[in-house]
Amino acid sequence: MNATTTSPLLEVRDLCVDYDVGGALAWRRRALRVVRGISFTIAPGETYGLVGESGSGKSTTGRAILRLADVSAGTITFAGSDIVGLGRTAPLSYRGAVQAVYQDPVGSLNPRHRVGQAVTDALARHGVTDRTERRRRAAAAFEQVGLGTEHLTRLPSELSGGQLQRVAIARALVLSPRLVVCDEAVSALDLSTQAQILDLLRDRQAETGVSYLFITHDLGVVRHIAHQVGVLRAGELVEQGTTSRVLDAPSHEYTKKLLAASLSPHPAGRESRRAARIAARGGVAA
Ligand SMILES: Nc1ncnc2c1ncn2[C@@H]1O[C@H](COP(=O)(O)OP(=O)(O)OP(=O)(O)O)[C@@H](O)[C@H]1O
Repeated sequence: MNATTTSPLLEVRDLCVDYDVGGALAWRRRALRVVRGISFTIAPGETYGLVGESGSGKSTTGRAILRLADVSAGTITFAGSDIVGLGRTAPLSYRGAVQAVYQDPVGSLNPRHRVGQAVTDALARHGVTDRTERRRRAAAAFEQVGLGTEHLTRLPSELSGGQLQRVAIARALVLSPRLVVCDEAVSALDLSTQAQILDLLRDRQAETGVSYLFITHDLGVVRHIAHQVGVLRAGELVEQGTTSRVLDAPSHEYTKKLLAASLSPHPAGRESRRAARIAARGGVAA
């Protein structure tokens, strides 16, 4: 995918987002700028990975694009149209075209509703009035994310974390979005389930041309899925470019630091090596 030859689907220019902090007392309140003039584009069918450590402003950027956070300065253009001027009451067409998948699918599912209803409700909200049609499209969406239709009538508590994330993806994709903001969408999953979900997202992209803004702190995930990567530090994009360029030949010190941290032994890795040492000693912890 060559972003230079295609008009961008999403164009973010000099975006700034402030939060009001300081509580209820007027004299304590002030604006805290957490996104500081960032610019990037996402082409149709492309995945842009937004990485950075905790608190760097990744989710806030996603929320601004989803029109869930107010934009303090800068522009966001989607398919050639300004969306900042829409305020937080973006029209239904925009809310259908730009979907989100979050880290915790359980939080967005009603524990008392069958999971298929999450998908049929999304279709109903977006104007699909015919019940049979909603059911047909929900079943097709489940199949597209690798869930048999028997799962439609399950409760959230009857599904695994990976299956629940597939439901969340089905709910997002059933509306045929042009962009999906995936905010730490695989972070809560074990490694093999992560790989399956990433493959699923890539397959759906190859088939439909959907774009992803993939927000993650995990550089391994970004390498697997993103065409372009932007590195956020304290609300500023310090480096961006193709995934191979940024990850294999980083130019900014902060990117090098992130890469070094991602290569250092993971605490879980240290734990499993410790368990192996204990097992080798006959199962007695030192
Ligand atoms: N509603 C809010 N009000 C005030 N400050 C906020 C609000 N939401 C986030 N922040 C602050 O904005 C900064 C950026 O937060 P954000 O969640 O965008 O970062 P992030 O990079 O996504 O972090 P993480 O990876 O931990 O989710 C942080 O300092 C955070 O404390």
